[in-house]
Amino acid sequence: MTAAVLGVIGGSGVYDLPGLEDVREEAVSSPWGQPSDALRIGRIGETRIVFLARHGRGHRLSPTGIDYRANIDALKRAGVTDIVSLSACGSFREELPPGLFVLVDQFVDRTHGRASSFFGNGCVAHVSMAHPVGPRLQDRIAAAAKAEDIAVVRGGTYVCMEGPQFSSLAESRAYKAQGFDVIGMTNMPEAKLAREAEITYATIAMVTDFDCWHPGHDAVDVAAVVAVARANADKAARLVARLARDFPQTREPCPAGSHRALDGAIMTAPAARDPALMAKLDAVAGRALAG
Ligand SMILES: CSC[C@H]1O[C@H](OP(=O)(O)O)[C@H](O)[C@@H]1O
Ligand SMILES: Nc1ncnc2[nH]cnc12
Repeated sequence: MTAAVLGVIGGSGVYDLPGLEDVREEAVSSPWGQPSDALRIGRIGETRIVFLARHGRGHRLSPTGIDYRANIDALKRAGVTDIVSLSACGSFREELPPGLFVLVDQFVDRTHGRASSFFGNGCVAHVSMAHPVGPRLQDRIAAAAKAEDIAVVRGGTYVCMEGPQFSSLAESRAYKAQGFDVIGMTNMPEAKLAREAEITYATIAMVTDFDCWHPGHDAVDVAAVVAVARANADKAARLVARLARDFPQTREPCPAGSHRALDGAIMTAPAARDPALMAKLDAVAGRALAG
């Protein structure tokens, strides 16, 4: 049985996790690069928590400049089994106004040029991304929200744009017409890499704005995002604290298969594998490669 460790990735406006106890900081080094910040390792109740500020403290890193592979690898090395991503986002729906939390279950990747896989020449793998969010983890987040009387909407599609500029009006209208629900700049390739690392992933998409499509609202700007993110911070911390207090001590199997995502996914024959890449995969693919 694997001990459950809850990872929390804090996005814009979330650079710390109030309520985290017995905290120690660890600057985990990764063969993939530089994680966004030192990990803050502690507990809430009996649950072990590892917090990482996605953009680093002081918001040093742009969505493009974040080393997502280093972040996921560092969390894996710290024993994280489940990740909750706290992410600011714009909304394409009237009924998803600023202040609301959306538990998205799908992602569309419109990023380009970001390193989006741990695998490649020398060790090829294809994991399923059909269901990128762990349904049981999402159930637990929804239950925690209910217990804390925090309104959430379950289900939705998060389109991840490259940024850092916000969308043009034409882009915003096109995303809305395509049926996407919310937009951000960070959850891809983060969710893909979590899946490759066999970490269960779920996002709490915190709506901060109506992007720029809404005739009754100003186009999004940083001041608007920060104001709503600040107002949301306490709610987000309460939600995570409740989730943590009610979290199981051992890892639950994920109905989407994230706990064994690499089973059958690695194509490259053992004799054809690149030893240098295999060494870098020691943490994220350790279970599958040992088996
Ligand atoms: C500050 S507005 C744009 C910025 O906010 C979101 O960040 P995160 O997902 O880390 O909360 C969005 O994706 C952009 O990176
Ligand atoms: N409208 C928006 N577009 C992209 N990323 C965002 N993060 C918060 N609001 C956003």
